[in-house]
Amino acid sequence: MTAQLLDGKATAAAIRQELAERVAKSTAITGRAPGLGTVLVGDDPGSHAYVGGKHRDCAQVGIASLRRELPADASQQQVEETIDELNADPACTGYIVQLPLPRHLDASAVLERMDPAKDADGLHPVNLGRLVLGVEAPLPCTPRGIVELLRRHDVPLTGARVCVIGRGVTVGRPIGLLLTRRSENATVTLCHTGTKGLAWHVREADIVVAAAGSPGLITKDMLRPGAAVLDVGITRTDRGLVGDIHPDAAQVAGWLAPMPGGVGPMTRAMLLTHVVEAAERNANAV
Ligand SMILES: Nc1nc2c(c(=O)[nH]1)N[C@@H](CN(C=O)c1ccc(C(=O)N[C@@H](CCC(=O)O)C(=O)O)cc1)CN2
Repeated sequence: MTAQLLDGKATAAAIRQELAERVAKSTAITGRAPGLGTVLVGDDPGSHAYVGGKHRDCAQVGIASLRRELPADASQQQVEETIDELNADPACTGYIVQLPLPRHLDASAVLERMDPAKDADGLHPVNLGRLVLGVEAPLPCTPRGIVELLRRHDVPLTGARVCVIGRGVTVGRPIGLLLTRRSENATVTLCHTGTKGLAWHVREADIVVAAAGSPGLITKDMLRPGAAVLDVGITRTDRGLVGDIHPDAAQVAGWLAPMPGGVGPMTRAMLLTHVVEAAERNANAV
């Protein structure tokens, strides 16, 4: 079997086209283009690359960019002042704080200081709480991108057994909440480094989401033939970027979202979607 491609790059490009039309409409109503703010602290090359990509996407769809960069030794107060400034800026429709923050900063306090209505990443505790309650709110971008990618490729979700590997707050924990909503109706097993018999859990699954950051962790012998397999792990090595899914998995999987080109571009497309949705809410209030 050769897996069908879950093509995040092409799907994200299609979403950007749809968003460009929606941006033109909301801009005509409000008289102002939506604006995405980014707060980037320090000089991690990966974070700089991700933030640069987000602003390139913005330019493509007509969203204005508000970039805030602080040095690696920025104080908690400096970061929080930047948050206060973006909360108050009417040109900023939504914004994100690029993670991870340098270790001396209290990331939870920074996220909590954001205006939940401007939280384009769905990572504010109020918005995560709304996800738990099933109330509408911006969702974390990677989990939403995964659901959108599966939907747009007609991968069945209802009744599917999903194995998620990784319990981080941006992917592992929220994806379980998202996929078990009535609208998706999947059954999710959340695995992590303390899970006994990982291979057994993975083999039970119709859909495998690997977000552990452990290169080549999931091999073909662990997979149920025909499973949909999504690689969310990114590890920088001297061989370049390596995902959590071993390349041999493509021989057994029914669908494969590779890294690069699978979930990553969808994460970016969902961020833009959140900004456009916030702009449309503003336009409706005019
Ligand atoms: N505030 C946030 N911080 C972080 C998030 C997040 O969603 N919000 N997620 C990651 C980083 N990230 C976005 O910020 C991100 C990571 C990877 C990609 C991506 O497109 N990856 C490419 C491969 C990488 C490359 O080519 O350099 C792909 O998969 O094709 C997009 C966004 C942690 N921080």
